[in-house]
Amino acid sequence: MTAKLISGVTIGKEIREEIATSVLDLTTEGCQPGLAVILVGENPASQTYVKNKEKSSIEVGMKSQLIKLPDTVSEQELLGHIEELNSDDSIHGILVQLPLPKHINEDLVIRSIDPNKDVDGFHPQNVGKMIIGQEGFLPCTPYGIMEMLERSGISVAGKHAVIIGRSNIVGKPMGQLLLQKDATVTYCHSRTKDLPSFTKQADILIVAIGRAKFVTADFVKEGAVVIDVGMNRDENGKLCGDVDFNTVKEVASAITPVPGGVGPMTITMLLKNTVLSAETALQEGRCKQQA
Ligand SMILES: Nc1nc2c(c(=O)[nH]1)N[C@@H](CN(C=O)c1ccc(C(=O)N[C@@H](CCC(=O)O)C(=O)O)cc1)CN2
Repeated sequence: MTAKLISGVTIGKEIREEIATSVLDLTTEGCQPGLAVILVGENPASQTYVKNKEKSSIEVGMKSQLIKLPDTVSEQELLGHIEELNSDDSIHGILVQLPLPKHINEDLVIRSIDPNKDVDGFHPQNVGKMIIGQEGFLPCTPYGIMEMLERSGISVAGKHAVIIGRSNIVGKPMGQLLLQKDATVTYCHSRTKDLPSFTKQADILIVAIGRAKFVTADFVKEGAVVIDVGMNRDENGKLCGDVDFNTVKEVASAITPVPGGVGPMTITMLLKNTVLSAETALQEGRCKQQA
């Protein structure tokens, strides 16, 4: 069997076209969506992601603001920038690129973002809403994966979804979103004993562990759907996922590639959240009118 490829580039493009239409409608109504991204330091991967976020937001017609700060910036100064963006009515989404330098308290920074502008969906208020199924911002990577599954015609209800990884931004929320769509969810992590005995039960396997090509064909049940959230460099410096794509594609029924899978969906859902935020701001009269 050779698996069907689930392309985040193709699905993302389709969603971005829908987003561009919404942005145009909002702009016509006097509320152009605005996204502000804060980048601290010179991490090359973060610089690439931020550049892509800026480019993508401009492409769909949004206002884009990038604040670049040195890695020596104080926590106080960073919080000052966030406070300013919180009260700027032309900005509907605020994102602080992670990871942050060690001297800055990441939790404090996330909590200082207005939950109504937290388009990353990391603020505890949005995390709580997600868990009880209330409307709020969903974290972009798991949200993007749910969209990929839905738009690929893969139903989740009644399926056994196994997640490898328990981070706050991918693994944990991924399980919640799958549970809400009636999947049976198993979490695996670095202390899980006999990992393949769990992963081989998965109808849907989500891999987010940060280890290059870790999941090989012998971890995967015939016909499973495999979603690779990893972003690593292989022995030749080439970008690769947590899944050994070439062997696993022979066993799975559908698989996401790296690059071109989950990554582009993360940015797409960020744009989607920014549109949702601007729509709410317009309804609530919190949008700055264009000149
Ligand atoms: N504030 C946030 N920080 C981080 C997040 C996040 O969602 N919010 N997630 C990751 C990084 N990330 C987004 O910020 C991200 C990672 C990868 C991609 C992506 O499109 N990858 C491409 C390959 C890019 C390359 O060539 O290097 C792909 O998979 O095709 C987008 C976003 C951590 N930080």
